[in-house]
Amino acid sequence: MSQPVRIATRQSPLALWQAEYVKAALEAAHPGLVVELVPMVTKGDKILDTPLAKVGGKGLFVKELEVAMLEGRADIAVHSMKDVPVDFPEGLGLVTICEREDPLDAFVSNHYPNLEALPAGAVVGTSSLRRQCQLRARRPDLVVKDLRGNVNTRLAKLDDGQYDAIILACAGLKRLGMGHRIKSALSAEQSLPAVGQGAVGIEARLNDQRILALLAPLGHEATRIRVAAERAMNSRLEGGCQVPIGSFALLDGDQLWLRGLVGQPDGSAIVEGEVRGPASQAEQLGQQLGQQLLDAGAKAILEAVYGRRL
Ligand SMILES: NCc1[nH]cc(CCC(=O)O)c1CC(=O)O
Repeated sequence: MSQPVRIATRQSPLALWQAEYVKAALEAAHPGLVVELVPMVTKGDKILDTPLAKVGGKGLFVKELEVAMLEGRADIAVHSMKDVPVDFPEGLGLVTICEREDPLDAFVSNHYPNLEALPAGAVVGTSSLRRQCQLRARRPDLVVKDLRGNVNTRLAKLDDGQYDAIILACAGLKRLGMGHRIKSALSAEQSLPAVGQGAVGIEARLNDQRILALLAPLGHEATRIRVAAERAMNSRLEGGCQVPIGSFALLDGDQLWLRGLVGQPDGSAIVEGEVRGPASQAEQLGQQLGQQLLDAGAKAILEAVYGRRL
């Protein structure tokens, strides 16, 4: 009997869905393999009422999972690629990227069909600086209000009447069986998605040959390339979650089209750019777009937020 594969996972409905998805894919690829979930609570799960940008960012949701892998209490962790920090602890890395779900943002409302239909003064909920920035820039007449919690909590706050509409990721809603709540998808022009949005990635110990071999069939090459370009752009910008950053790659055959955006949280400035080139150069294209954005004004925005020179 081979040893079970243990998946460290947070316990939010979305995290559990993703862990179950990887469990099912592993079991389908390797009949007879036993896969177990190891549910955990992270610091990020305990701090629910403060905007993430203020409490130290996305790393709060992964640290405990990584410690479990390093200590051998778990073998892999499954992440939403948009929540995965750029750097990994020594010995761990992102080894598999699964096929991307819908990468766009979703307009969710009980009264309005789309963003255009919202009247002046309508209250829109989102805590993502990226979504806030683009909303404020394109619709300065709207009132943007913070909205945190897991997907179900956010929907409940909308249903309570606290907001006229909220913005969520299409992917999360579809995965949780709530695709019917999406009134319309925001186009990439309206709301450029976050780096890696809609993609699930698997982190593992880099020297664990057995696990790497088991994971290999779960990888999706086109998604890997797109996310590599988006993450390279982000890494050139030293992007964290205190700055509105969007990055979205599309593949047309072997041609990659990467769009990027950096803005002021209040939407008072947005720097946008794009590059095209061969998919085999995904990371160079991402770095190139990052540099292009820096030169076009992102540098000043980022330096002001980070409080240091880039
Ligand atoms: N930041 C929270 C988060 N992380 C991943 C998703 C789901 C979409 C995805 O997998 O990219 C969501 C919810 C949301 O943004 O609405």
